[in-house]
Amino acid sequence: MRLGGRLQAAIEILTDIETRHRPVPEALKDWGLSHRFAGSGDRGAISNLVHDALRMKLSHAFIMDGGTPADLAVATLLRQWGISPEELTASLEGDKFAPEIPSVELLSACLARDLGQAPAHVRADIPEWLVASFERAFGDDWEAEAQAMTARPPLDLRVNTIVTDRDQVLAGFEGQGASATRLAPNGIRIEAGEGPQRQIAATSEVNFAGGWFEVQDEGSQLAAGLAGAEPGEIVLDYCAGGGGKALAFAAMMNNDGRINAYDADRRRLAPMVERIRRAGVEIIDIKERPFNLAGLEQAMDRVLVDAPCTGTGTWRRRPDAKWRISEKNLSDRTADQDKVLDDASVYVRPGGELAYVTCSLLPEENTDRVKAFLTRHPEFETISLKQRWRAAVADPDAPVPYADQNLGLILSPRRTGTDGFYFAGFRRKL
Ligand SMILES: C[S@@+](CC[C@H](N)C(=O)[O-])C[C@H]1O[C@@H](n2cnc3c(N)ncnc32)[C@H](O)[C@@H]1O
Repeated sequence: MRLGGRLQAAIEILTDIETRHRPVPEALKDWGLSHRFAGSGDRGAISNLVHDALRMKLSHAFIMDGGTPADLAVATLLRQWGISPEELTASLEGDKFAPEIPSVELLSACLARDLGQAPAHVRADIPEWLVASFERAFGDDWEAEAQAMTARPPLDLRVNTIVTDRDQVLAGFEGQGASATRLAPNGIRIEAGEGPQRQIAATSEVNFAGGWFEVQDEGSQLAAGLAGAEPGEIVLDYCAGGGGKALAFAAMMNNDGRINAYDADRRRLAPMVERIRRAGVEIIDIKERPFNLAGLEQAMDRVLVDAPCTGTGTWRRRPDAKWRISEKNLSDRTADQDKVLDDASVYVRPGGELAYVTCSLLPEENTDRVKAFLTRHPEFETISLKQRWRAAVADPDAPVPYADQNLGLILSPRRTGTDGFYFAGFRRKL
């Protein structure tokens, strides 16, 4: 396919997403099924166009003076892919699959529009009602933090130190732009490509099948590292889902100790069975039902609450979620977070630790929840984060990314080059 056909496809998919409120992966998959002639390069380029357009939806609409799918897709090529109005017009000329686009003069006038005149939330490309939360989280830096969420994310891998080491995994990716992560001690990063370039399919590698690595954002790796599981401990991962952090714990514990992996939605636990096998992990015990946790009360050295949240920290990967989040959604999640913290805290032994993690940047889900928990549970106190940060990161000079009021830590694309994550740690008083 030429650029015109790809542009037209992106417009159709963006229309589908907008009019039928479809999740992006489903809309892309449906388009692929009904256009089987499109090769993998075309699909990758179209997917990039759709995701990029959604990442900067508000500022594109301002620049184009209109927010139709066609406006967004054209603005993406001009503003994110670096194609000039002249180049775009020339490359669509004579292409019968290309959509009609505005004239070079009109497109140039759009590009000349001053984004500085736009409202702050438009410049930042976030929903207006979330500006106050971002300001609370990041003070004067809030706009730059929000803008950093509009970039393409890298592909991060966590090396499974149970079976190999980082140098060996890096050698397997030679010539593919892989490098060691700056902060996570066992991470590998492959930067996102530009324009139509596709991200490599790391999970198709033989070394993936051999359990050498997992796909896991560096922020998620750091969150597991901050929780600080050690060999020989007895641990509970109370919101284990597919097991990303439980598997990271198993490697940190060097396959020594016990990890109880529970999730209120037992179907989410299923993928962990294959992941455990592949990684050579022997210490994860999947707990499918609440009654499987009976007898573990006040017996855990460490409990992890990787809480259900709005996922605002992952907007780079799921940009449509940015435009779907609602106030009701946020208040539902904060209620879930209080409940899950209360329920999970029961399992922490005296002197043991409770780690609270979200992939959200909103103080409502982070520092507010920590304060509320400490009020409800005077038997817990917060842990010192400076030492924990130093122990968890590979770079000794990395500044400690304190959250607002110094309650917990906030990782973000701008601060740490990772997805957005929040971490707080508590200890049950003796
Ligand atoms: C952020 S995800 C966990 C991701 C997982 N830890 C990982 O690293 O791959 C949050 C999980 O919390 C679970 N959850 C939601 N409410 C819960 C509750 N009340 N008790 C336990 N788990 C809950 C959800 O089913 C979901 O799988």
